[in-house]
Amino acid sequence: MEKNVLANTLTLDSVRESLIRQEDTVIFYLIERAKYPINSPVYHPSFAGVSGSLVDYIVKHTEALQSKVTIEELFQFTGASININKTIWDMYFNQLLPLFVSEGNDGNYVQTATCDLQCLQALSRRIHYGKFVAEVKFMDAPEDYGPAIQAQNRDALMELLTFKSVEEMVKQRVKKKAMVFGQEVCLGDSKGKYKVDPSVVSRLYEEWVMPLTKKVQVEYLLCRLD
Ligand SMILES: C=C(O[C@@H]1C=C(C(=O)O)C=C[C@H]1O)C(=O)O
Repeated sequence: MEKNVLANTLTLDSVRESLIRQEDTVIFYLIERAKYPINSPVYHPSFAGVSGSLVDYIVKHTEALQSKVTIEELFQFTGASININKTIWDMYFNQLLPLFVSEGNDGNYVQTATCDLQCLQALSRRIHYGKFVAEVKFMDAPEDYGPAIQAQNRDALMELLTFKSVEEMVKQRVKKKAMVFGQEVCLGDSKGKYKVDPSVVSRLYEEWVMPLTKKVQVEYLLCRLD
């Protein structure tokens, strides 16, 4: 199969390094979103002056503009287009958001929706990066992955691509990053107050980000030999 040039320069180490750097991006955007309370009018199905909710409107129009200058397809190695953005969207708004923003309404609706978009894009990019992870894992051991792909055996693929010790490190590192990046900085003693609860960040990774990244990996591998 024709390989994207990118695939030849990727290694498991370089892919993991990118995932580690992306943790910073995800956490900084969560911290930015936490600056505002929930601001529920942003999610109301009809917002004055726009069709649909404000967040739908901002996401749709910003992405339309961004897609004019980026070619996301560059990130795909096969014709299979794996896209779990619907799942990420539901997870973010229904489960994650209430865990790290305060109640209330401060009127900063456009800023709030913009922060949501940035969080969603950072999470989506991180999770869909599973395609790269899967490709390097396959290239490193086609003799292991090949039979499981031919048998379309999801469980076997999941087992092959899972590294529990790496997952444990990710969880601990993102918690530590949330503490370092999100601490209140003051000149006297710091009171250990965080802008985003570090345990919410490790839970985000444990319950959603890593399982979804692995789901993307499995879906990618299932059609790797098509
Ligand atoms: C991303 C990888 O694959 C799996 C998913 C992980 C993640 O999403 O962080 C971590 C370890 C693996 O179980 C990897 O091996 O680095």
